[in-house]
Amino acid sequence: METVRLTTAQALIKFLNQQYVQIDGEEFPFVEGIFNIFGHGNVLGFGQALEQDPGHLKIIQGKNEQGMAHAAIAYSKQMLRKKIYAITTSSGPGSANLVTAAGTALANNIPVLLLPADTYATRQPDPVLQQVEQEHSTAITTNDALKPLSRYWDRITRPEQLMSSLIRAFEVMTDPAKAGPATVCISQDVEGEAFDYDVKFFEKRVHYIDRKLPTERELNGATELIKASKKPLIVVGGGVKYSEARESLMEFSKRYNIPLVETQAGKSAVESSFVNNLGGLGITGTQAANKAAIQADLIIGIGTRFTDFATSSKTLFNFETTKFLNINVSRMQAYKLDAFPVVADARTTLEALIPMLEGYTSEFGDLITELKEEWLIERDRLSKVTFNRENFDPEIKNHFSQEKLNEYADALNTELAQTTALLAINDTIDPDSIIICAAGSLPGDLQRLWHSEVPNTYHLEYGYSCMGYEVSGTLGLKLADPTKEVYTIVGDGSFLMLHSEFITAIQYNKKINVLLFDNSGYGCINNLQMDSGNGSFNCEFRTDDNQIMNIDYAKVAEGYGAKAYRANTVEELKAALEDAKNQDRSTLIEMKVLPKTMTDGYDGSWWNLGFPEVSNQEGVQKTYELKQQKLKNAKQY
Ligand SMILES: Cc1ncc(C[n+]2csc(CCOP(=O)(O)OP(=O)(O)O)c2C)c(N)n1
Ligand SMILES: O=C1C[C@@H](O)[C@H](O)[C@@H](O)C1=O
Ligand SMILES: [Mg+2]
Repeated sequence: METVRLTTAQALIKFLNQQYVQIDGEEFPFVEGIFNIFGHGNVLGFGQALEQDPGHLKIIQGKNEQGMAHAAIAYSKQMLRKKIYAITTSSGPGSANLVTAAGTALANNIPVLLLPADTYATRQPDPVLQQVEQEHSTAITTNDALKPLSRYWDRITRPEQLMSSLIRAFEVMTDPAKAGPATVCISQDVEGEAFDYDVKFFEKRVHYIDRKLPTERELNGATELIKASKKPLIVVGGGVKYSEARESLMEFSKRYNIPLVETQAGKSAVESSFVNNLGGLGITGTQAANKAAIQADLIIGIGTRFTDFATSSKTLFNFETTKFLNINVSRMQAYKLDAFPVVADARTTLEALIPMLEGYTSEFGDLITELKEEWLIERDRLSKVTFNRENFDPEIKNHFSQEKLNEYADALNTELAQTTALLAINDTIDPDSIIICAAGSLPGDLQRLWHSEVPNTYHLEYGYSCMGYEVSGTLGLKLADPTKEVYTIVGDGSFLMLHSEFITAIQYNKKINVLLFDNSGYGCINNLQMDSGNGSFNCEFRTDDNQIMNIDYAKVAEGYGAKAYRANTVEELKAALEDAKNQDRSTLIEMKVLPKTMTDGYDGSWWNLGFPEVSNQEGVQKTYELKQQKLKNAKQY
């Protein structure tokens, strides 16, 4: 057997360079690069291996392990899971910082390779700096915290274990039904230990991402269900994007007059202006989509996980009569809601179904166009919301008095409404720009209001809805599509939570644009608590003496080296957006927006939450009673 003597870290880097994927006949390297923050746990093993021979891997120095992993996740999601970045971290706190990011990748089914350093395999120097000790087991390390959040997890304590471990990791990451984070922890002493590796291990390896075909039985069952339905409705999930099923979906929808509605992950699979696209569904859905859902007698879920946000906590549909047909590569997802499951690739299934439905047409008739037109009027209204100091009626009603809204207008020196600002942005930035968001009130506004006219330009992480993904993820977008303008749409709370990779973007001259909506508080949570009958408790950003905080984020961005703007009117905002397009460096536009000016829920929007059963507040009791009412018609599982 021909062998080559390498350290474990050198072998790993050599292997990463040889992994390819083949999709629809096209072949390319799977691992684009590696993010790193070096500490004593990885600088010697990984650091040496990367310095000696990185191969084609791009090497990016991150600023926060969670942040750089979020950048890698956004990269992979934007690349439709066809390419990844790996992440190397030190042990202890460096790897603990990956926990949140692993959860984000897992919830969203995004492949990413996490390579945290681990404790010494020999245990000779134990306990080392940053090693935690448990009395009942010496085998537990910080990295065990990543187990429940990884789709594949392994610990390497001997150099030769690397071979079988990496093959498993890549098999998992390149399987459309299982794709998610693979975590391979490597003992820090083992990173530098040598082994005579079989050269075959380093030969070019192609992972074939094949399209799983539906069976005849599945196609016949699906055809029967659709033909028996008067008002079928398509729920477009993220799987539609990953399957690149846009054209077949539009053909299917148009030919049989079946409306489609979008989940956060599915939005921009098909452009918003498509005649049958009724927009976002569920808790943060449009009036049009939710009205269609209430009437539908068959829900065709394509590549969707049917989260609570899509189904309004399983209250949106008429579960007594409505049937479900799920097309999904994952059996687990296809089984949901007692659906007829078609466990197959979305595009292939739609292509097969189109000819089988010849002669069919839904009974939606002109209703689709009518619903769409009605919604566009509402959207237009929301683009023109203007504040006044006497009798302003915000979207989120009966929370803050006029006096309190005036206090915000004075403290933040603004009269700008969130929906007005958001739609001005939608009108001004180039349609092929990519936007990203994850948490707060903005995901709801975006799902309802944002018009995406170029496919795959709307990037929402709403599986984990992890604050801090927004700015970090924007760097991932720029790495995925360097020719496009990329914009993060982020609340002040999320910006404060984590924006370390803003500096990485500036450092590597990857231009990103941060659009910061500052309402001085955790706005959506404040809405939630007040909607549920509570007071405004600890969600506004106020000082000890009750003053609304006014933070100069533009100055912070300037300090980092970004071009910064302050825009508190639509005119200032549009001017800043135009100027930002002409900049070579990263930008931040700070907008002070009034609280309570985000969108509210429409028909069919209800969220099952932990409303208290006992309370001395009348409003709280009412929301609990409403929950009992709602659950009477909800599907129980
Ligand atoms: C890491 C993380 N921690 C906590 C939450 C819960 N959470 C969701 S939205 C939110 C507040 C967001 O505030 P901001 O970004 O200012 O947006 P706004 O709602 O004000 O528009 C919080 C705390 C979360 N989603 N992610
Ligand atoms: O708790 C939450 C409430 C949602 O409105 C928000 O978008 C999300 O980020 C969240 O975590
Ligand atoms: Mg806020």
